[in-house]
Amino acid sequence: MSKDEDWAADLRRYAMRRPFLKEQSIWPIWLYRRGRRIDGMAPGLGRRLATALYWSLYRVIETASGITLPKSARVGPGLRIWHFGNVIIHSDAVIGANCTLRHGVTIGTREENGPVPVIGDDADIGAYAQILGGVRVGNGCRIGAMSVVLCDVPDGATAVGAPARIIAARRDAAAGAA
Ligand SMILES: CC(=O)SCCNC(=O)CCNC(=O)[C@H](O)C(C)(C)COP(=O)(O)OP(=O)(O)OC[C@H]1O[C@@H](n2cnc3c(N)ncnc32)[C@H](O)[C@@H]1OP(=O)(O)O
Ligand SMILES: N[C@@H](CO)C(=O)O
Repeated sequence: MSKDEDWAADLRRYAMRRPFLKEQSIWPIWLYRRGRRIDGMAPGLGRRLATALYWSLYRVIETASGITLPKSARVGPGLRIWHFGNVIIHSDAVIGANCTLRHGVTIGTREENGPVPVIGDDADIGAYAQILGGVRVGNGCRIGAMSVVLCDVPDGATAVGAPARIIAARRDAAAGAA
């Protein structure tokens, strides 16, 4: 198999020697990238065997890391997940390049079978933030710890609170009014 550039970018975000021994959050990211590549294989025995191995590892790694990252989600290169556990990413979620998640983050629906978030590039999402429904979190956004994001967050903005309010946009408006 050729080099996986997305995985290489993930590894760069971990920026340490032997990250597999130091941070279990890298295990589901590794499996996610492998799973995406398996889905791209030509149909046949090799793909069937690889898929069976993928699913065998999936529940083990999900349980050991506390991170649910299905291969059907779309995640750009350079994903970084800080710390352990309770990270749940919906199977239809979209996450851009170079995003940072922390423990406790949910990216999912507001109701069963509802729409799911689309997160842009370079998003920085604080611990236990919940991003729910068909919202768009723009490029370069920051989401505060424990926030519940139920609305779109414009590019570069910061959202905090439950439900989340946009504080960076408020500041821009205040600066313009001064
Ligand atoms: C082991 C570990 O360390 S794990 C690391 C865990 N850390 C995280 O997850 C970091 C997440 N970061 C945050 O939540 C930060 O507070 C940020 C990124 C939202 C801060 O953004 P800033 O633009 O610097 O905001 P600033 O600190 O100036 O606060 C602005 C307002 O937002 C409020 N605010 C900041 N963070 C939050 C939050 N998480 N939830 C609710 N309100 C918040 C502040 O109280 C302040 O309110 P006010 O204007 O009414 O006084
Ligand atoms: N550097 C870490 C703190 O442990 C983070 O950003 O979550």
